[in-house]
Formats: sequence, C-alpha cells, structure tokens
Amino acid sequence: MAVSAGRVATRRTTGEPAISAENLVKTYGEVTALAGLSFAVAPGTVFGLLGPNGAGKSTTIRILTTLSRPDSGTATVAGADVLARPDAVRRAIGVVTQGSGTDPQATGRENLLLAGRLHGLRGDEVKARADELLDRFGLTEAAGRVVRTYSGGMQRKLDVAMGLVHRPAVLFLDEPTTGLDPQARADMWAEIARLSTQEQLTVMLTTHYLEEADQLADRLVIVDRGTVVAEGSPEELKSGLRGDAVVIELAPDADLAVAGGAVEALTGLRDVTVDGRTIRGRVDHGASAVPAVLAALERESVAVAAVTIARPALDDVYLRHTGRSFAAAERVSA
Ligand SMILES: Nc1ncnc2c1ncn2[C@@H]1O[C@H](COP(=O)(O)OP(=O)(O)OP(=O)(O)O)[C@@H](O)[C@H]1O
Repeated sequence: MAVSAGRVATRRTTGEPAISAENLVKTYGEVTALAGLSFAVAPGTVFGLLGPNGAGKSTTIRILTTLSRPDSGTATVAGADVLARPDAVRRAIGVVTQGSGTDPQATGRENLLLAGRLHGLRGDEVKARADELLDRFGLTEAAGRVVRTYSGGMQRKLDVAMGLVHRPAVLFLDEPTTGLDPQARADMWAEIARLSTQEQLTVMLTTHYLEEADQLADRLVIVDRGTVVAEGSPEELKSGLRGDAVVIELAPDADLAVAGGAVEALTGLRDVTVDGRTIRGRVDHGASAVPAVLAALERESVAVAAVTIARPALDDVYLRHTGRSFAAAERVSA
C-alpha cells in the first residue's frame, strides 16, 4: 500500500446523491444529539463529518446505517430510504465502527472469510475476495496469524477490508484513524483516497482530527451541537476567511493572562483564542502585524518562543462559525 496520502482531487458528479440527510432530529431524553441536520454526498467522493466529541457524528452514522431511527427527518443511502427500505440500505453499505469488529482469536484470513460468508459469498468466490483484500491492504504475509498479534494499524486495515468484502457502494468509516501512529494513519489515508478515486466508492467518514478532514475530504460539513455550521470543500471553507492566521507560542514562564490581555487589546487582530501556551488570531496582513504583536507582548514583559504566520486552517473555520476553538470544544465535551 502506498504511504503518501494526498488530498483527493475534487470530482464533479451529477445525478442522485449517494447519501442525503434532510433535517434529521434525534433526542435522547433531555439531550438533543441532532437538531435538524442536512447534507448531500455526491457518488464517488469522500465526505467528511467533522466535529468535536459529542457533536452528533456517531448518531448521524447510526441513522444512515439503519442502526437507529431519527425522531424526525429523512435520509437515503444509495437511493434507498433508510426507514422504508433498511434491507436495501444494508446491502449497499460497508460499515467500519470505532471498535474493532474482528475476532482476535481467529486469523486475518478467517475473519475475512467469515465476513464474506455473512454477506452471502460462497466457495471460491469468498476465498478469492479474501485474498484480493489481504493483498490490497498489505496483509498477505500476516493472513495466517491470529489477529490479537496484529499491530493497531494492521487491525484497522483488516476492519476496513471486512467492510469492503461484499463490494459496497458506500463505505462508512467512524473515526478511522483514532489511536493509530502517524505512519499507520498516513497508510490509511492513502488507502481511503485510493478507494474513492480508483474504485468510485463513496466514503463517508467522521473525524475529530481537523487535519484528517483537510487531507481527505472532497467536501465536508462541520457539525456543532447537532447542526451543520459550515459546508464546502476544505479549500472553500478556508479561503472564505479573510487574512492570515497568526500563531504565537509563549515561552514556558510567560504569564498567560497578561499575554492574552495584551494580544486582545491589539486592534486588527480578530477571533483571538488562547489554548494553553498557544495564542491564535487572524489579521489582514500577517507579516506586517507581527512586529506590533511582538512589541505589545514585550511591553508587558511576556516572553515569546515562536510566532508563525499561516493561511487559515480548519481550526480557524470552526472558530469563525461556532465562536470557540475546536480544542476548547473537545475539552468541554470530554
Ligand atoms: N444512547 C445515548 N443515550 C444518551 N445520550 C446519547 C446516546 N448516544 C449519544 N448521546 C448523546 O448525544 C450527543 C451526540 O453524541 P454522538 O455520539 O453522536 O457524538 P459524536 O460527535 O459522535 O461524538 P464522539 O466522537 O464522542 O462519538 C452527545 O451529547 C451524547 O452524549
């Protein structure tokens, strides 16, 4: 499997969406998990549901994969209504959930053969499909080993292979790289990109990694408290923000409260957030703003470790639409 992941080129498709959600509402007692969520996914693309923990991503996936019913709203997957034709939806989809669905005491090949048989594949067909997937995910050598001896990355690849065994049209990946090391994550990204570009598979993934959504998704929605607060390609979303992001890393002994106050008092710096020792804000012209930022901090005797100017990232998009930083939202919901 290739190790370098590049963002998938945006493809234009016409006709029916592969997935559509209209005004989905779901409550659990007092908790509103989804408060009217809507989006549409074009066939053969990677679509990202990005949001902090508790935003409603898993609830959305559960409804789209027929495991849960919305209180109101409608959804279709591969042309079938999830409430009216759940069997048709189940036949058309592969689902890889957060926990592994593999049997740790069985070998990789046995797991794949079982998954294939559960989907109605038989005899030589299921064996050929298992071998094909083992080869594609770089697991052929490990195919005869029991899964409990696999690394986290190998187990995750096997999970995805099992989700693909019956050649679904739509693959749902719930947090596909949580817990993986950087190399295994890059491998997974490359494989997801390949599945969509070369095999025309529609992939919906949920993630709370901003970088993952940025790298992989042709289009994405940012979900916050059960609603869509922004939608577009990562480029569209980022270029919708004016100016540059300025990121200030404070020295270990810096007084955070004093630093935050000094920076917030600066005119022209907007959407300022302080996360630990990192202060982030946006300005119209990053390069010309840096001297003023440094001077303001120096006046207050705040030591600075580094200042970086960058194009706005999805972090900044999230802040713009929700009024709080992604990291802060994750901490609140943790
Ligand atoms: N079965 C349930 N019973 C009660 N509350 C639930 C249930 N499932 C989800 N919730 C609540 O609904 C909200 C949305 O949860 P959901 O799991 O969909 O979020 P998420 O974005 O997928 O987050 P995570 O990444 O942590 O799974 C949260 O406040 C959660 O606590």
